[in-house]
Amino acid sequence: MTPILRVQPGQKPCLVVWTAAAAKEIFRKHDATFASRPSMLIFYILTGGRYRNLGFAPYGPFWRRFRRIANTQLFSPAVHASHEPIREREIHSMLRVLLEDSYKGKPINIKSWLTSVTANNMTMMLTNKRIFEIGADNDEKKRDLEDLMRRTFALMKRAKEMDPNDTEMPDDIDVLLNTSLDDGDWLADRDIASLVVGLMNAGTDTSANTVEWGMAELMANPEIRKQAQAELDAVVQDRLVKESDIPNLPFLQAIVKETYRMHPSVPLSQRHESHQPCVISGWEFPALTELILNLYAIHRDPSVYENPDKFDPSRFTRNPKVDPLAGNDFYELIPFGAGRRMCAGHHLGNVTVTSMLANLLQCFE
Ligand code: HEM
Repeated sequence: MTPILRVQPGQKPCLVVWTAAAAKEIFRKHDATFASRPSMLIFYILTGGRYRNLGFAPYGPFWRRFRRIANTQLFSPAVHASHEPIREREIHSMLRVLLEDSYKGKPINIKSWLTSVTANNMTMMLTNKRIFEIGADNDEKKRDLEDLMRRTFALMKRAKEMDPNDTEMPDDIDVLLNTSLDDGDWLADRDIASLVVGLMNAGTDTSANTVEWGMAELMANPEIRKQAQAELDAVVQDRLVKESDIPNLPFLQAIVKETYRMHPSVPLSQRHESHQPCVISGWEFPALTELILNLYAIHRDPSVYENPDKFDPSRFTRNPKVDPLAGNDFYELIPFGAGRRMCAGHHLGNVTVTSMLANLLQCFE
C-alpha cells in the first residue's frame, strides 16, 4: 500500500500522508516547499482578508518574522519558566473546586474543568486576566472573549500607552505592542488581535482534549493508572506534584506519549500548501498542492507499532527516546506536526497536559 494518497477534491491536488516513513521523506526533503498554508475562505474571514496570523499566514517574510517573535518572545524557555506560577495557581484553584464537589458527592464534569484551566492559562499569559469559571458555558465565554478582543483592542492599546506606570508582569499583548518588524514597522492592532485570538483557540481545546482522553484510557485501564499513581507516590511523596518533577516521572511521560499516539487532538493536521513544484517518490506535484498529515493513521501504523489499537504506555518506557517535541526526528509520533509549521506552543501544550494529568492522578483514586 502506498503511503501517500493523492486526491483532487477541487481544482488543486491534495496529498494525504499516512505513514511515518512518508512523513519523514516529505519533511526531510520538502519541508520548505510545503511550509505555506492554503488561502481558505475561513482564514480570509478570520483575519479580515489579511492572512496575518501565525497559523494561517502564507510562507514568506511576514510569517517568518512572526514565528521568530513567537519563538523568542512568547514561547522561549525563559518566558515559559516565568509563566509556571500561573499554570500552577490555575491547576490548584481548579483542584480545590473539584475536591469540594467530590466531597459533596456532586458529579464532576472533567471536560469543563480542563477547559477552564487551559483557557485561563491562555488569558493570563495573553492579557494578565483570568476569565473562565468551571461549570460555566465556556464556549460561549470564549466567543464573547474573542469578540471583546477584536472590538476593544485599540482601546486596550491606548490604555496601556496612557499608563506608563503599569507594573504588572508584561503579558503577551505588551510584548507584541513593543515589537517591531524587520522593516521597522510596528505590528498593526488588527494583526495582534488576530494573533491573540488564534493563540487562544490553538492553545485551549487541544490540551484539554488530550487530558480528557488520557483520563478515559486510565479509567479503562486501572492497572496502568495504579502504576502511575505508585510512581507519583514514590517520587513526589506528600506534597503536590510540580512541573519540575516531570523529568523524574518516566511512566507518566510514557502515558502522555501513548495518549498523543492514540488520540492526537488534531487527527488531520492543519493543511500545508506547496509554493513550487516538486517530485515525491517519483511523482510530480505542481505548486499549490495541499498536504495533509493523517496523524491518526501515522500513529497507528502497524509496521511501526505492534497492537496499534492497544493503549500500552510500556512501548515508550522501552523506547524512551521517542520525543513528540523533537519535530524532525521521530516521525512515528508527531502530535504537534513537524517541520517549519510545527505547533508553536508545543512545549506549553506538553507541560500543561502532563501536569494536569499528574495532578488528577495524585488527588483522585
Ligand atoms: C496538546 C496540545 C497541542 C497540540 C496536540 C497541538 C497540535 C498542533 C498541530 C498538529 C498543529 C499543526 C502543525 C502543522 O501544520 O503541521 C499546530 C499548530 C499550531 N499550534 Fe498547536 N497544539 C497544541 C497546543 C498549542 C498551544 C498551547 C499553542 C499556543 C498557545 C499552540 C499554537 C499553535 C500555533 C500558533 C500553530 C500554527 C503554527 C504555524 O502555522 O506556524 N498549540 N498545533
